[in-house]
Amino acid sequence: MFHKDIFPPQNSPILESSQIESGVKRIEKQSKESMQSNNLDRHIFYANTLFDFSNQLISDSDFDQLILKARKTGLVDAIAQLKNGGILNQTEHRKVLHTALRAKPDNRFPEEMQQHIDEASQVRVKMRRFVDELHAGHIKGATGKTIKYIVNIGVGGSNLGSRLVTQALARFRHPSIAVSYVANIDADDLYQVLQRVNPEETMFLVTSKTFTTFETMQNAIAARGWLEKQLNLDSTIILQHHFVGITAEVNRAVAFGIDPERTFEFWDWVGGRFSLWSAVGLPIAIAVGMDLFEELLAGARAMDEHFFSAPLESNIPVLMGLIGAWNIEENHAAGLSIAPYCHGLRSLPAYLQQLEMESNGKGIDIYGQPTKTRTAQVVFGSVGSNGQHAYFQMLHQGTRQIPTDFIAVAEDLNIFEGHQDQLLANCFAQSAALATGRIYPDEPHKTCAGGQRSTVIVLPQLNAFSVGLLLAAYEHKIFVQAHIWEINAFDQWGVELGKSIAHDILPVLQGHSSNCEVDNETQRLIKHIQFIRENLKNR
Ligand SMILES: O=P(O)(O)OC[C@H]1O[C@](O)(CO)[C@@H](O)[C@@H]1O
Repeated sequence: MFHKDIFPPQNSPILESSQIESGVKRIEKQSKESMQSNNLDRHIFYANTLFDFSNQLISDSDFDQLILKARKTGLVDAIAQLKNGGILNQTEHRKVLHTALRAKPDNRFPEEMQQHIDEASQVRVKMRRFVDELHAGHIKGATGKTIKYIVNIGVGGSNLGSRLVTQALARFRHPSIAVSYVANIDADDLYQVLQRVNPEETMFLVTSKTFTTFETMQNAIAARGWLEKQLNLDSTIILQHHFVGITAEVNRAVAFGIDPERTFEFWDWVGGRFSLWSAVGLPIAIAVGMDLFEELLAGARAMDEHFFSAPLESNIPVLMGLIGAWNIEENHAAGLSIAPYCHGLRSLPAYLQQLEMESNGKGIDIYGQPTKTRTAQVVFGSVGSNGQHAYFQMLHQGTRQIPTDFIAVAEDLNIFEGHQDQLLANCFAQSAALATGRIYPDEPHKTCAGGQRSTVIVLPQLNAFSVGLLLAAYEHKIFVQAHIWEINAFDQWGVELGKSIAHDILPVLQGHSSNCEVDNETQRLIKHIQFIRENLKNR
């Protein structure tokens, strides 16, 4: 249990008097820090997007140290390796090439990389044809009716990115196609979506890199069964007319019964949580058109170009990564709050949760040793200003350092007057209040210590380009942090253990097996379910 030994918890629930004193000191220190660091202008303006790190309250000397340290770790070479598609996923012996998905085919890359760029662009040609046909009303269901409803079935990276972008670009939506998402194995998710669609006019996109993920396969089978029943047709016809596969395992999709012409491929060199730029983005393209999907890629590409070429000191993802790691290592950040002050970006916290925590939630380094420092933190958050009325109190007066990323949009998107200015005023006010705080000498309960760090990102508009740029910045931030922590950001072995235990438990719950080899606590939970079900049956 090296984590426990190396990282003792900072705050005990029961406060001793010495701890209360240290709490007072902490508030004093935080206030002093926030005063001293006030007016530290540290911002980068790139592609009309502002990344303002001033409220990270980082002194010049700390900043210089971070850059020096990053240079010493060979970050510049690591970035070049990412650019050229090195085998950075060591445990799975895979190249990491999500940037190839948005690189221009005419860019000059090493030959192997160029091949992948070409493969990706060919799939985009197929996507465009499909999207255009769908928009023109030429794609029909088994009964001859035009497809109008698209339901993406997929989970994790096969859901979060495309769902987020579809929401963000909602105002550019094609008028006659509705795109919905189903992820959860809880059938309620699928059921609620099915309430809103007409079976004859519905097409399911089964999005799964592996085409084995149990949530997705179970939902796909349920959707197929629902259509069979609703349309009174057999599964072969249903699958041919109403199903599309998006996967790195085309053979599995075809074996499931999906028409090979209706399968869209991506590859093992695309990590699930980095895949929205591939065919996984098909629901986005269907929702807003292929031209805007290409714009999304252009935004990400602009960030790639910046990341690959800007000096470390003024490199946006590098600073996001280094400052974030500094907060974790030196400032004992207990979490990272994501606060998009923009309804269209309401799913950004969930998306970044997977991106950061599944990538860098690791305690073993690439040499098989325990990491030398803490790694990823808890990522959470909610759309602003809602979050102000939920968890922000703790940021202002709690006992933990929890930095926040504020994301705002300059353009007034609101159809009702006055809303956008309120939104921006609140966003900027929160960042300022967290940084500077306010001391009430006679009313300590009102005192906000300040010294809570934040970054403010301002997009010029909520459009495909700026969303692409933003998400790529976070992807590269993750890469920077993984590099300095010496961890593999591109595998997720931890997720496997729970899956395999669930696999053992399932037959017992289904009544196909009388027991399974699990610990006593879990046995008790299984028995509890059996007991309750038995009782309900006998009522
Ligand atoms: O696309 P797939 O293979 O269905 O996987 C879905 C998700 O499951 C995970 O493998 C593990 O949760 C994610 O990395 C991935 O995005």
